[in-house]
Amino acid sequence: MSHSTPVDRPASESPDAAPTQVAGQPSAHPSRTTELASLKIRLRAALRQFPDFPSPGILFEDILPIFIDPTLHEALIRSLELHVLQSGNGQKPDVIVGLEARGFLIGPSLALRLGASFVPVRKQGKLPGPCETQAYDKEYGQDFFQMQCGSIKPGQKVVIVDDIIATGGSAAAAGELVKKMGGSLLGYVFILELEFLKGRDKLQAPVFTLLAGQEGKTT
Ligand SMILES: O=P(O)(O)OC[C@H]1O[C@H](OP(=O)(O)OP(=O)(O)O)[C@H](O)[C@@H]1O
Ligand SMILES: Nc1ncnc2[nH]cnc12
Ligand SMILES: [Mg+2]
Repeated sequence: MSHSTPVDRPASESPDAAPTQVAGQPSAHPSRTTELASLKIRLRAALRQFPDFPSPGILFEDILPIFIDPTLHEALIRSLELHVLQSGNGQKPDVIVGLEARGFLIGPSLALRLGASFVPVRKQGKLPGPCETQAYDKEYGQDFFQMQCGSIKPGQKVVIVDDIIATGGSAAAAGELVKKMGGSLLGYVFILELEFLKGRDKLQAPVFTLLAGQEGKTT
């Protein structure tokens, strides 16, 4: 099949009726849990999959249709906001860190909702001034991430957001940069987790994902 043709997700890959509970976190407020569960069903239905993009063997998960529909876009940001509000033992983040590029689609809106700063992690060579740099591997390649020195103050509480966690390489590198800045990492938030790649095992802070996918895949 051409990589320009999206495929339907089988019903067996729709395990999202209940929120993913992170061990050690308090249980959710019941009405928020119900709201989150119904939002997740709508978000799941919007995702599209493209086989062999950007390279053979990769089943690409396209999150962009969410942003075409303003009601879904709103539902996404509300879902992430609800999660952050009901987790972290009552600690609200001072800073939301978003990863270039798709993390920029959600990070600033979430930061505004939470009354937090937004700070970008960018790919090497895009940020002016002194930067910290971290190399990383991802599902389909290698890259370098950077943050501007001083963009997080020592001790500030940070949540890292991105669209997808695959191998966890990108998120782990962002976590290293936050650590180099002296930030205190409360956790990670993703729309979708490719569980078969076990990316969360690379991360040193609690991980929340709205949706899980590609459970049957092994390579
Ligand atoms: O868990 P990993 O294996 O590190 O992969 C996940 C990352 O890969 C994609 O980013 P990518 O840099 O490919 O594209 P983007 O610039 O469109 O965000 C995705 O948006 C995540 O950031
Ligand atoms: N399978 C995938 N689909 C979309 N983005 C990704 N980033 C890493 N792996 C991905
Ligand atoms: Mg990305």
